[in-house]
Amino acid sequence: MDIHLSNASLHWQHHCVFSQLNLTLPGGQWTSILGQSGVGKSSLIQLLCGIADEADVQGEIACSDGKPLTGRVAWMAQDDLLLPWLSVLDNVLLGTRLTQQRRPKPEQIERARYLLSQVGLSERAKVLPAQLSGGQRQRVALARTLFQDCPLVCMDEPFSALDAINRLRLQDLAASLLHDRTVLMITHDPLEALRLSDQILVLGGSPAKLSSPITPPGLAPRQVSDSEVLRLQGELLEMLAGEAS
Ligand SMILES: Nc1ncnc2c1ncn2[C@@H]1O[C@H](COP(=O)(O)OP(=O)(O)OP(=O)(O)O)[C@@H](O)[C@H]1O
Repeated sequence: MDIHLSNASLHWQHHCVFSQLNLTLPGGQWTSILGQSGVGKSSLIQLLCGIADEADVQGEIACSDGKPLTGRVAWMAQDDLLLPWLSVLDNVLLGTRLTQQRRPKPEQIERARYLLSQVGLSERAKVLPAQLSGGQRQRVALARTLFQDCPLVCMDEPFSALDAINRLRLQDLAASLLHDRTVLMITHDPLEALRLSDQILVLGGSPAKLSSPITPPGLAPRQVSDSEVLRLQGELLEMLAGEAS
C-alpha cells in the first residue's frame, strides 16, 4: 500500500517546522529520513502517525487502498517501551490486551510465539524484560511491532541504543522480517539508512524541506564494505555537513 503525504505543514506554537511538504512512501518499500538534530524528523513521523497532538498540523494523507491511515501504524522507538511487569510473551501480545476485553486467543498466542522464534527468543518467552540484554529487549520490541501487522511501520531511531555489532545484527533481522512491509525509519546514521532502505531522503533547512530521494542499488541488508554503499555514505555525510554549516 502506497502512502502519500501532501502539502503538510507543522507548527509548534509559532515555530514553523515545515510547510508545503510532500512525501510518498512506496508500498512494500523501506524509506529512511536523515537530517540534523532538531530539523523536524520526529515531528514529521508524529504527523503521519496522527500523534502530534499539541502541534498545529495541516496536510492530507492518502493511502492507495482508499482507507484512512489512522489506527494502521505500528511504532518502534529507540527505547524498547516494554512493560516491566509483563513477560516477554505478554509484551508481544500487548496489542491484543489493549484492544480486546478477553484474554488472547490461542492462535494469537501461537503467532506471538512464532515471532519470538523468528527473533531468536523462544526460550525467553516467560521471563520479564529486566532479565534480558538491551539487544534482546529490542528484538522483543521488533516482534511486538511485527505482531501488530499494520500496513505502515514507523521506526524512530530503533537501533541507536545498541552497540555496533548488535546494531548490525538487528538491522539484518529487521531487513529480513520487514522486507515486504512499508517502513518509514528515522535515523542519524547514513550507513544504517544505506544498508536497509529502498529510498533515503534528507530533511534540511528551516522551514525544512526534503531532498530528492537517494536509491541505493541492490537488496537490503547491504554489506557495510560495499563500495557503492561507502560512496553514498560519503555523499550523505557531505549533505548533512552542508546542512549543519
Ligand atoms: N512537543 C513539542 N513542543 C514544542 N516544540 C517542539 C515539540 N517537539 C518538537 N519541538 C520542536 O520542533 C523542532 C523539531 O523537533 P523534532 O523533534 O521533530 O526534530 P528531530 O529532527 O527529530 O530532532 P532529533 O534528531 O534531535 O530527535 C525543534 O525545534 C523542537 O524544539
